[in-house]
Amino acid sequence: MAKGMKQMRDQMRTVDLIVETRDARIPLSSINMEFERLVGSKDRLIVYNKADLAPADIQHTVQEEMAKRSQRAIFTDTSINKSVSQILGVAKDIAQRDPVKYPQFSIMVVGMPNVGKSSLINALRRTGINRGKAASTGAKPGVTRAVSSKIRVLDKPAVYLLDTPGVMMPHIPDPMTAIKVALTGKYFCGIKDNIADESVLADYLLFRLNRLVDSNDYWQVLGIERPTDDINELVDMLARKIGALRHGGETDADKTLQFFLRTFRQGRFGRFCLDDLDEQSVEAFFKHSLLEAPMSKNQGQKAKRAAQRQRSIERARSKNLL
Ligand SMILES: Nc1nc2c(ncn2[C@@H]2O[C@H](COP(=O)(O)OP(=O)(O)OP(=O)(O)O)[C@@H](O)[C@H]2O)c(=O)[nH]1
Repeated sequence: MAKGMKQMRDQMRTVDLIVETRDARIPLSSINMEFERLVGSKDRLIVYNKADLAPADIQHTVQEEMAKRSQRAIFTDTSINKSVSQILGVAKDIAQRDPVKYPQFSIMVVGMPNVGKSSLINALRRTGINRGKAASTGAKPGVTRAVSSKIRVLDKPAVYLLDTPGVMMPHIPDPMTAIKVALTGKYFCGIKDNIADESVLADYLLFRLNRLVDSNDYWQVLGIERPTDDINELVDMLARKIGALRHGGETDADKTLQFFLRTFRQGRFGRFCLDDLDEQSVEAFFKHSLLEAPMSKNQGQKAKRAAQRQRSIERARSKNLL
């Protein structure tokens, strides 16, 4: 993980705008505190992708919360290029502000696995090229690419996109985040197997589904007889429904759980947000995260001086006591 982050930091130095891709279904749990440290004061745009799978009414709340922290967030759905042009707009604005500093402006997409980085790169390419000015890649070597791994996506100002995304492993400070990250992705990287166990994921998902006032029709989507808050009962009913049975009629729990999780990941239970976004929960999240975040250089020096002072006081006290 440290090696990956170091590689990404080196690459990030060479670009002007970081497009950090997160998952709209877990707007808080997809924040990577390690990356927060790494990104420093670099220009960054937060892109909540897979917006089509999350409730539309979370967007305003999330954008406001990010704005409070001086961060700009947009919501995209790369399958229909939704809001992708806004990313290019942000790049264009920054590049135009200082043409001397940015004779060639470059963008890098980063994010955790399966969040839609490659889809976003392709969507940016499509959007940029469709604007008509950008040359198609490969057609004019040396014109379409600033260096071998950069694709030109805007002409005036010249904006380039790194064609390979930076990959970061999810930041998993606690088991609940592990469950949410695993529920939204097909990879369980960096997450302990027992936490990412499908029965644990499914149990939590069922709990969330039953908590939603409007979404108790998950059982209708699955075609089972009734809602239930017992995962074993759900497995029994669903296994019969989908024919996930072993020889002798025993239910195939693994296959059934996988089906249940896949149905959720495909968005068939409706739009879903796994993070609680009421004011109190958001505040608690950031308070907890800040405790984890490292100190800035300034804060670090202050803390060092405070520690030295404390040591001197203690030394003086101990001498008096002698
Ligand atoms: N519903 C929905 N699915 C999306 C969206 N963007 C990407 N996907 C899907 O998410 C999956 C992962 O997309 P990728 O673009 O491969 O994600 P990635 O971050 O590059 O993945 P890695 O290569 O694993 O790091 C694919 O099945 C995409 O079709 C989106 O906006 N909405």
